[in-house]
Amino acid sequence: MKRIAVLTSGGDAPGLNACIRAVVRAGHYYNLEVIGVKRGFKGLIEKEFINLSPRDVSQIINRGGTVLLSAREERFHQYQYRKIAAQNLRDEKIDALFVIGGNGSFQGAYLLVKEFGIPVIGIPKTIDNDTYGTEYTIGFDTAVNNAVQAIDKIRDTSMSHERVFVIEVMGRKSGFIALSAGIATGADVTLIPEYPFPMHVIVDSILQARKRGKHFSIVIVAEGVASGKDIAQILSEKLKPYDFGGVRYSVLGYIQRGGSPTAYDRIIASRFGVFAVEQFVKGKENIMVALENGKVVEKPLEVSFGKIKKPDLSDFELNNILTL
Ligand SMILES: Nc1ncnc2c1ncn2[C@@H]1O[C@H](COP(=O)(O)OP(=O)(O)OP(=O)(O)O)[C@@H](O)[C@H]1O
Ligand SMILES: O=P(O)(O)OC[C@H]1O[C@](O)(CO)[C@@H](O)[C@@H]1O
Ligand SMILES: [Mg+2]
Repeated sequence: MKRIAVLTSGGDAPGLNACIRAVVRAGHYYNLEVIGVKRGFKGLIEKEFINLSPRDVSQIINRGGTVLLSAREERFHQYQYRKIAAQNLRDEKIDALFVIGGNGSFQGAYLLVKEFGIPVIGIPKTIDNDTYGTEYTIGFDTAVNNAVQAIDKIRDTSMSHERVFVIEVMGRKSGFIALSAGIATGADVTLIPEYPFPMHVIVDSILQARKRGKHFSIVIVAEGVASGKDIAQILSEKLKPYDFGGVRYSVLGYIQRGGSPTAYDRIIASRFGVFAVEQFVKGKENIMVALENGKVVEKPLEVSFGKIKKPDLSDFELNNILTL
């Protein structure tokens, strides 16, 4: 009987549990033994392996977070620790490692392939949706919905006090969450790292909106651009000469990453997990699962490295049309 191991690595993302469940159940369906590794690469180094039966993953499809726990493990950047991890996998007689991770985790996993010949299958997750080579990463839809719910609430108070609100959303180096949340909430300005524009344009947009009779403004900023606090401070200065209700800011932070996954995230996570196992059964290895033109496909793991996935420019321009 072949043995596969599964871990979750990097920031948690809603839908990880649905994906773990899919890998475990598909594994058993195809007569594989499934081992869970706790705490991502940390657990690989420290030998935190557990057996996972189909019943062990019941009641988790609807839960945020990850029952396997996750970690950012600095030691994995060092060859000596990756060597220990590879040896632990060999000792456990693991035939392939399933890494549910973001772009960083895939790079770490690829080193296990290159340096020690450990077969790896990557399943993309990250609320940031910034993994190159796939249209979608598990967790993004829930994160956007979480942001939208929060921004809708801020809109109420922003409108009542005729204020400018700067709302900082997650996205370490990317603007996917900001852009989607911006479109879904009708933000006046959305600042993302991929398509920067100068401060005077933001000030101008706010002033133009007031001239058109809109007396409150929502500015969404991806954390990868600047902090909401800094942007609010600058705007506060620049808008001083005008009789506005003031500028406030809110950092949405980790609430975006938590909570029950949306139906979309559960479905994609289930599809990705089953597809990944089926690829292994077919003899594929060192691949990542990806969504392309709405279909689940496989690609070489290294496709995701060194390239930046950018949101569609047309989505960015959409808001310029809609805020008229
Ligand atoms: N270049 C690398 N070499 C070795 N290991 C790496 C490398 N990059 C990342 N890792 C490992 O993967 C872990 C997770 O990476 P990272 O923090 O970038 O998150 P991620 O997988 O991109 O997910 P997310 O962006 O959703 O948080 C790191 O803590 C580290 O253990
Ligand atoms: O959990 P940590 O280490 O604070 O990392 C936060 C980062 O993780 C993410 O949530 C996912 O990559 C980013 O949006 C954010 O910048
Ligand atoms: Mg990442």
